[in-house]
Amino acid sequence: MSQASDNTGREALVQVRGLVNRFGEQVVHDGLDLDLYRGEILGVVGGSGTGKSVLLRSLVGLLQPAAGTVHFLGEDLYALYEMDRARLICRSGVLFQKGALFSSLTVLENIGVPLVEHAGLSRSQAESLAWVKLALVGLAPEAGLRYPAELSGGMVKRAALARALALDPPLLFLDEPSSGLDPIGAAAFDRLLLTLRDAFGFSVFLVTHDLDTLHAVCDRVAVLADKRVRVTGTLEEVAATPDSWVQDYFHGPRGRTAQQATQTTDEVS
Ligand SMILES: Nc1ncnc2c1ncn2[C@@H]1O[C@H](COP(=O)(O)OP(=O)(O)OP(=O)(O)O)[C@@H](O)[C@H]1O
Repeated sequence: MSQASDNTGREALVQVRGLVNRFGEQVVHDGLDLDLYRGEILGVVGGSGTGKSVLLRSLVGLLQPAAGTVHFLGEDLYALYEMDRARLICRSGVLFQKGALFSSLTVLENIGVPLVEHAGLSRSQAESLAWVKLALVGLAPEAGLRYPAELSGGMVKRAALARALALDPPLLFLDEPSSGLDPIGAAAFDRLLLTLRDAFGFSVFLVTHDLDTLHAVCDRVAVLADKRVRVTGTLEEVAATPDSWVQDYFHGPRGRTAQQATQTTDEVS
């Protein structure tokens, strides 16, 4: 099935309509609409508890919504049989907040898991390919032989990114990839993400609190509030929205610092 296009001709690889998510009495999303277009990096922001991670879980088949639809690469995700859904989701890579690497496996073995389980490669084929992915995310060969507990926070994120990219997915879902990293490590991760997106052209759904990341890598921003996506657009369009949360977020002291940092980088480059 083909993907949906909007009236500007952009192709939505993920299209969410009327999404409702609830836990018992608590309604987290109520009629949420969102598109993720081919090749873009979409930054998803919102106050704590507005449902950014829950949304990500709904998009990658881990949380069946109470109502609404998620079209994923042209397929109605939750109308599929579980096995077909799992097969479709394999065409995306997910990086969870803490990396979610298997602690008993080395980095190389971790990267090889999707290659063995979903692409049917032998262990030695998976290992050969895992070396390539390791280099792609800027990790030294010796890091491949280490266990997750022996890595720094930045290395864990890179290893998890390598695993998420193992099957060359057209879609990548990242939940706060720079959380827990120092500003230099976070900026390096941002640059890596941008370089890889430019090289491979995948689309990214990026949950973040990090204003520097928004300025550095995102083509569009979606703001979650009141159980929906309240506003989407380029950073400039969203920042100009006369909404009190948006104004505080983008034009408060941290927002101004991030903006100045981007302007300085642009002037230098
Ligand atoms: N499995 C669950 N069971 C019950 N409630 C849940 C579950 N998962 C999430 N929630 C609730 O859903 C709401 C949204 O959570 P979510 O983690 O998506 O927020 P968030 O926007 O990602 O927050 P933060 O920015 O702090 O990470 C919260 O109130 C949370 O307690």
